[in-house]
Amino acid sequence: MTTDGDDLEKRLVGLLQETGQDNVLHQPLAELWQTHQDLVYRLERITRISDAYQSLAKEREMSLVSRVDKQLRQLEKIVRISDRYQHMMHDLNIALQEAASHDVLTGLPNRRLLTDRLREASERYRRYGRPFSLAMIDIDHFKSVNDRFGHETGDNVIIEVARVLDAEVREEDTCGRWGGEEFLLLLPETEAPAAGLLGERLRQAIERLTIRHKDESIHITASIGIAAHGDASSYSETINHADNALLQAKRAGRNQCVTTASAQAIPF
Ligand SMILES: Nc1nc2c(ncn2[C@@H]2O[C@H](COP(=O)(O)OP(=O)(O)OP(=O)(O)O)[C@@H](O)[C@H]2O)c(=O)[nH]1
Repeated sequence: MTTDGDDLEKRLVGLLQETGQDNVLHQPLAELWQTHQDLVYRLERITRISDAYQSLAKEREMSLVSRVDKQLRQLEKIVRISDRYQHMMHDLNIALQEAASHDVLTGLPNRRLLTDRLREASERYRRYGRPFSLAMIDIDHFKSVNDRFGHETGDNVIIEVARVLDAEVREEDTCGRWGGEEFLLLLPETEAPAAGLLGERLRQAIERLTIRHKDESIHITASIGIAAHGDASSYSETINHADNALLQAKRAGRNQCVTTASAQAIPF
């Protein structure tokens, strides 16, 4: 209510007091005053309701914004977690693939990966006539290494032989652990004579190897069987041929390299 309004109210109250009940103006003035009071009361009520409504709406608007903000933050967090999770899954996948395809002791391709590569190589041979050879390498009298120096030293011997073989072959070749103390080399684009020369080089490298056990030096030798993949043969037949050549090398006294083509021990 304004100051003018206040004055008018005072004057009205004054007039009501001054005019007696018997005055003809008293009754209309009293009704007018009552009507005015009612109006003021209603106006104040409406104002209060409107104020309350406005602050409620503002509060709702505020909480809506903060709720959206909160949800956005949660979403960002979920995206971050999901990114991290995906990276972890990616790394885990690589680790799993590595574990499934590589030998734990030597880190070389295992039998499964070798078999995959063999299948690919024989497919390339069938389609495009690309040659390949296999070399089966077996450490001689390895049981006696284990028996004499212990299994741990036996493991070290396998690791060292793996290192030598892997270092000697080309990038395109696959040098893997076929099982136990036996290794298989897959040599793409290699015919039997070249594979025989490589086999002999590997035999000599293994012969030169020295493995330390306490104060002792361990020397070992290996026998090697080589076979070139031929027409109308499966890769498992070629493996059998390399195995037979290896058997011949063992029978001929070990520490030698035999190729199936000649089935002759290469003299050293
Ligand atoms: N330390 C160790 N020994 C192994 C591993 N895998 C296989 N061996 C052992 O290698 C030995 C192989 O023995 P054999 O098959 O008799 O062959 P070898 O003594 O090498 O005899 P030849 O092959 O005939 O010269 C066995 O005693 C196996 O227990 C391995 O991962 N670590």
